[in-house]
Amino acid sequence: MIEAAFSGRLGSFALDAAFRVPARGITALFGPSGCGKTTVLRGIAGLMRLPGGRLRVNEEVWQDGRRFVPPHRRAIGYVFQEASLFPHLSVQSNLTFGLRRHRGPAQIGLEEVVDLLGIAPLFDRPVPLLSGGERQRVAIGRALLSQPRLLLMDEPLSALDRMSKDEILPYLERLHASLSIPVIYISHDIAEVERLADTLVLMEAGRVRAQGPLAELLADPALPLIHMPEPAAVLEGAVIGTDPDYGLSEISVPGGSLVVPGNLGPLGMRRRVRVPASDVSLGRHAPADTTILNALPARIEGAEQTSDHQVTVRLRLGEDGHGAALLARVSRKSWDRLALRAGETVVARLKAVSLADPARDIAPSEPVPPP
Ligand SMILES: Nc1ncnc2c1ncn2[C@@H]1O[C@H](COP(=O)(O)OP(=O)(O)OP(=O)(O)O)[C@@H](O)[C@H]1O
Repeated sequence: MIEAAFSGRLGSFALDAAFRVPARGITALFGPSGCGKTTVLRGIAGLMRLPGGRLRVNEEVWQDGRRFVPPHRRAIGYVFQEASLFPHLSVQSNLTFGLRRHRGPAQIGLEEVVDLLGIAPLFDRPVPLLSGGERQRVAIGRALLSQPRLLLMDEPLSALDRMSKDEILPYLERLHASLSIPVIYISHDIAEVERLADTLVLMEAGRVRAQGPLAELLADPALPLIHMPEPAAVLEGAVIGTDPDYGLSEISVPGGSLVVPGNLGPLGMRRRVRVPASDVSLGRHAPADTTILNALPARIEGAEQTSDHQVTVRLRLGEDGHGAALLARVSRKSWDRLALRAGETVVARLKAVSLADPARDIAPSEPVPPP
């Protein structure tokens, strides 16, 4: 577990933020500009000593009423918005700089980092000639090679243009899938959070408004996420079948299974899919004749009117309504016409289901196990 609590004043800004998250996977600190995300991260790194601070990472107490472990004694890797590489050193020396500072057995080696982040082609490139995305990959590699027990990333993609972001996101997804180092990741881009995060800490004006599994918070009617212009549900499950003929795979998620484009094997592999609320329509019965591949029974949990003419319906997959959370954004007119109510079972028709983790796609040349 990572348990953090920081409170104090910075000029006119009052911080009083506490959260407890699993020490595995990616935890996103998400919230509007100025809500205190970077301040919390600096507190975790020990770069800022807030008097009322407490921090425990697994069994290690890094700060409490009596103790304050200085930043250089905390096994933390820090990746900033702009990669601060040494311009006079080669890419390789920048990478091994992290490794040299570590004493004791290494849990991750140069070869693995280079492989995970696709850095080999950059080895001989002078640092000033690297693109923004390439620099950031090297900076992440350097942070990993310092053998951190916790990786802190402060909007690592925000200084990059759309194309560089799209180039680097798959590498982050690979790290997520392959490494066991917990990551605390600041972002105010919900699309990034939906792709990467397992746990969400939602901040607002110096406080933690909510914390918990990403999929649950995305569909929580008390939180602002459901009212965003394009809300979506994120569902996770294991591949249970592939159909190479049609180029489809089946993923078992809590309360049902989804047919998703692509050969996503091997069987048992965990995958994440994103279902935008606007791509889900509702009916009382399963459609007889349709091109839609996914029509799943789901129980209505509730509905919020999100604009004059639109309703966002919260659903749980499965006849018993105990499955994964799903959102449907429907017109108020069709909502009224069907006269649906909370507690009723409907058929949710999913027009689009896309992988939220395309980086883990299996290359076409790899054998796909039989369905
Ligand atoms: N050392 C400081 N002295 C005074 N005020 C500070 C100090 N550091 C941060 N602040 C203020 O604290 C508030 C939170 O800043 P912080 O950088 O943590 O927000 P953030 O959520 O990371 O914002 P952004 O998403 O824009 O990076 C801001 O109002 C900022 O001006």
